[in-house]
Amino acid sequence: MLRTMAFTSSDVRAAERPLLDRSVPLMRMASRALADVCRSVVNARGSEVERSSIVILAGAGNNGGDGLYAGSLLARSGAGVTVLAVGTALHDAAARSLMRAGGRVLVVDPRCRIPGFDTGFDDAELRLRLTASADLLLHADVVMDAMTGIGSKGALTGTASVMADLLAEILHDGRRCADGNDDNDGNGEGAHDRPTVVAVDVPSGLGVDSGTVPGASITADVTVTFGALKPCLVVPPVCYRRGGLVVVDLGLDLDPGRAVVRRMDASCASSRLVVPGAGDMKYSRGVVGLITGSQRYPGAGVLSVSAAARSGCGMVRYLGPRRAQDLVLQAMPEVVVGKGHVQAWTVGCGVDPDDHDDDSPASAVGALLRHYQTDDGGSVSTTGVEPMPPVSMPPVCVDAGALDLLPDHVLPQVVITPHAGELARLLTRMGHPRTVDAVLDDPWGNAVLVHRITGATVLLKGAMTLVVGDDGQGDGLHPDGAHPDGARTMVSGAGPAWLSTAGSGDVLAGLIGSLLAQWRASRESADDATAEERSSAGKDRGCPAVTEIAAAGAYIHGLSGRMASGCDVCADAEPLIMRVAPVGGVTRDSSTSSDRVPWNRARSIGHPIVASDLIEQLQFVLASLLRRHEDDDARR
Ligand SMILES: NC(=O)C1=CN([C@@H]2O[C@H](COP(=O)(O)OP(=O)(O)OC[C@H]3O[C@@H](n4cnc5c(N)ncnc54)[C@H](OP(=O)(O)O)[C@@H]3O)[C@@H](O)[C@H]2O)[C@@H](O)CC1
Ligand SMILES: Nc1ncnc2c1ncn2[C@@H]1O[C@H](COP(=O)(O)OP(=O)(O)O)[C@@H](O)[C@H]1O
Ligand SMILES: [K+]
Repeated sequence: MLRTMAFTSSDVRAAERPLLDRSVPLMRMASRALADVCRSVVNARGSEVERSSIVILAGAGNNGGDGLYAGSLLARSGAGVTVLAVGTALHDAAARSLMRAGGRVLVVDPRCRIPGFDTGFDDAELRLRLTASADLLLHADVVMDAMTGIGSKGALTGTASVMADLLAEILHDGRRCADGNDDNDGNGEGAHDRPTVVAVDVPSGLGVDSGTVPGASITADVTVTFGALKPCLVVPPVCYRRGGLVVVDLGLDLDPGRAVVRRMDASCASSRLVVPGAGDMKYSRGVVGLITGSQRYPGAGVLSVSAAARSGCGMVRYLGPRRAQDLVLQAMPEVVVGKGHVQAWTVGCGVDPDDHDDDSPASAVGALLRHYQTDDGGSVSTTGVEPMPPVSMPPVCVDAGALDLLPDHVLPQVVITPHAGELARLLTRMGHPRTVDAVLDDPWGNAVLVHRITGATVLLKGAMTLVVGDDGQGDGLHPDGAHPDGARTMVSGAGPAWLSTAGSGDVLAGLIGSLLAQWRASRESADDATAEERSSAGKDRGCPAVTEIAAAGAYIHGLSGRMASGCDVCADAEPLIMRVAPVGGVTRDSSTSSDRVPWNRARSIGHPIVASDLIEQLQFVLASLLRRHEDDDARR
């Protein structure tokens, strides 16, 4: 749970309460883990704690308290520790502990009231102190950001905001430019010509529960979060600013049903794969139908079909235009061209929505999607098409050109796969005008909005891909209450930036269609699936499996990108779990090797790829996930 589930600030606070009532020293425990990470960061920089310089940006709340207690432990280990007090006070007991250990305090906020320190200084003095702060930040090994945590309200204000901007400038320019000297370590890397930023609980200045960036904020190299993941650490755009993740297990008793966001991981993705048995045949393994490609973009047909065929289904049926058919058959002679029964669809890749000819792919897609149209209450609309019970409709992955043909309200087994530009266009068409930048500023909020107004399962592509779908159990609310009747949000950030290459989305759409067909076929043929179970799998509300399968598709796609490019830099690496007892030492999860710890900067940047390379890798990625399946089965 600590690795995959994110909880709102209020749920984390509520879970802390009983422990605090029992006098469990949560802040001391948190700060021990934090100090341990800082020591490792210093060592990873090739330095020693005794010779290191640690600067702590400390606010007036408990987040500042965590930083101060950690600073106190580091000062006792011999580090030079300076606290820049950026708020109206400092956590009293923690500040005294720090000073007893030999740490120094520089008050930077003129409003700050700390016994024994100058306050209320004038602008000239403030400028001097800011210059001194800049110098300290510039030459620090580690900057600990302890300005605001889960008590953060809106955009950073006052000195905290000034400090965030100052640090951003220093990180951007590096020590070399700021000093005019070349501090490069001579090995050609220059990796340590700037401090390593360790965020305490969450990077300051960010929307903790929304994942948005309202103003000046901190960008961290490592975030050490306490008790549980918070939404901002896993949803974009904030997740791009938190660096490597460490989750400190404080023993909080959190209800998994209240997780607002879940990270897709290997274990969950592998559990969504279907393994054929002796009684299976091609039809029972899942047949996916594709209406993709066009006279103008036949390649999208080839890519989507090849990806579908390589993703484990029993058969692929192709219904694209003539020119694309020939190319598809050349690339994949296994494909069957023409109509027939399918258990899932992929439509839209390379389809021109404005091609209104009767036999055009757009016309076929439009006619198909009308079968999924519902009224707002979830009943299938019968206007102009033959009525079909919702449960009998196979899932459909709606990509690219087909997004323009999406009815206003559809069944939840409709998975739409827009990128930010397509989502903005869709929202604008539906009467909620958005620019692409507005979507990129709040991808989660906008994905939830599209899910709410269309009823579709929404997969919003990006470095961190978001999937918002109906949960059917009322868990997993977006914290702004935009979807009070229950939505599930999953994220997957397994792929490197090399993945953003033309045709990559076509591969994803084909892959998702294939996974959906296999799931649907397995539900149809499962001996133990009662009629009731079967109907609940496709009920007008409640398709948690569809959400998970779409997210598993994004995860598999991401891993294929990683394998094809040889790059392991991606938006979402596995967090490191640290366990800390009320008394005693800090332990790290034994499964994490030292080259995978989040503060290790050695990463392989890999090389460019084309979308076809992803298809070649699919079988190897699926093989590794299926091995995991086998291992999990053996454990059960
Ligand atoms: N509970 C526990 O047992 C445990 C809690 N733990 C830790 O406590 C943290 C929560 O502490 P918290 O509740 O004191 O809030 P916190 O994040 O320090 O923020 C409040 C301060 O920030 C300031 N501030 C706010 N917004 C601002 C803005 N926009 N711009 C500028 N300033 C702003 C605000 O100023 P004020 O509004 O009062 O002027 C106030 O000074 C949590 O994240 C974790 O680290 C761990 O030790 C584990 C055990
Ligand atoms: N910076 C990035 N890092 C990792 N993956 C990315 C990044 N940007 C985009 N992607 C992924 O690349 C794919 C691009 O899809 P899409 O834009 O639909 O391409 P196309 O339309 O050319 O097929 C998506 O799966 C998306 O999640
Ligand atoms: K912080």
